[in-house]
Amino acid sequence: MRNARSYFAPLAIGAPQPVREIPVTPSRMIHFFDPSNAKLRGKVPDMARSADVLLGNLEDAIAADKKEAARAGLVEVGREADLGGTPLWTRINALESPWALDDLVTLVTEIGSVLDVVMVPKVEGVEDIHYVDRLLAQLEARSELQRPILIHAILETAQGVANVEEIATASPRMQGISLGPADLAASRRMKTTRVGGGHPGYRVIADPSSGDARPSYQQDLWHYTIGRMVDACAAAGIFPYYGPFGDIKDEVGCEAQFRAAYLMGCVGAWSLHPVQIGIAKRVFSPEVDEVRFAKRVLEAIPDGSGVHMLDGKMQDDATWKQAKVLVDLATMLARKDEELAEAYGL
Ligand SMILES: CC(C)(COP(=O)(O)OP(=O)(O)OC[C@H]1O[C@@H](n2cnc3c(N)ncnc32)[C@H](O)[C@@H]1OP(=O)(O)O)[C@@H](O)C(=O)NCCC(=O)NCCSC(=O)C[C@H](O)C(=O)O
Ligand SMILES: [Mg+2]
Repeated sequence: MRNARSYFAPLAIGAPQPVREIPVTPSRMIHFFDPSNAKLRGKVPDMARSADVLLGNLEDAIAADKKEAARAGLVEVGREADLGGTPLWTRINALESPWALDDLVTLVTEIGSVLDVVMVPKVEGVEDIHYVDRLLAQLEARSELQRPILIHAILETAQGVANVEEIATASPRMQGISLGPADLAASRRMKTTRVGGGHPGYRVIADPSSGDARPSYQQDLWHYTIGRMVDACAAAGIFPYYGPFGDIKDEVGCEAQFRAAYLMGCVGAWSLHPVQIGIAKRVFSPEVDEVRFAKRVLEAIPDGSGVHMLDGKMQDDATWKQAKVLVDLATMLARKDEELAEAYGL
């Protein structure tokens, strides 16, 4: 573990200086595509126009015999595609796999200057981040990169959840953490075959009372993990994301799961299919009425102190901070999206 004095020192001679602040840019959806698929590679400029972040996936969902083609396809995208400023991320193969080392070596040396973030799957503890951290520094030095590539960890093993706070602060490269509900369910021996979302069997039931049916309500299987992940990320100054929602046809279920994560503090989710880009955009952009109310709170309490009434609701230093979270997010999104800027009045 690095001590406080050396935390921001480059890990290889000639590597770029680590960043002090993680860039705050729109990342309402991290859009996954298969770079081995030539047709999808051709759609990259369109995808980049509609998504906040584009991610070339090399890990699960890419068959073993397509791994090398996916890596080469991503190199082609990085070299040739017009991304119009949309950040390019990748999800490398798991560190225990035969492909992870070549993923990192090839991508950093071939397209490191256009690669913003490396998503690392199945992170179990700080040792996984430290390994990638040092290797990235060596490769950045070799490639004479001018800015460091950031790391995003996926929380998808029980051990990873147990170590989430340490993972979040393992390196100044840490950009954020995503929930990986499918692998996590398997690791925990949860009894579900779904990729994220709820389950009709996970519910609370009202006490019996004579003659009445007992109402029961479905609960969120991911509440605990998202809560821990959000706290670990917020405490470390990095960003939490809900991961994938695998039932592509269930747009209502996807929207509900994304919204629960948004309300708990997540800044975005993964989109696996074009239809989920629109859902994430809707959910992870604050509601117009909320933003307009939050602006009124900031205007009503210019110095952020004291107690005030607004539409019958008490406002004080704490609600001022809540309002600031919403207005800051809306302002950042409005810079990218003219329609939102107009709707928010920003
Ligand atoms: C899920 C899919 C396999 C569905 O694909 P498909 O059956 O082709 O869907 P459609 O027929 O509805 O497609 C309509 C058109 O949209 C294009 N398309 C589909 N997906 C994408 C995409 N991701 N980006 C861009 N364009 C896309 C199709 O090509 C069709 O186009 P056209 O033919 O011109 O009309 C597929 O969506 C898919 O593979 N998605 C990505 C899956 C993925 O990345 N999975 C891994 C992440 S989740 C995970 O790993 C679990 C996690 O780690 C955990 O542990 O929880
Ligand atoms: Mg997974």
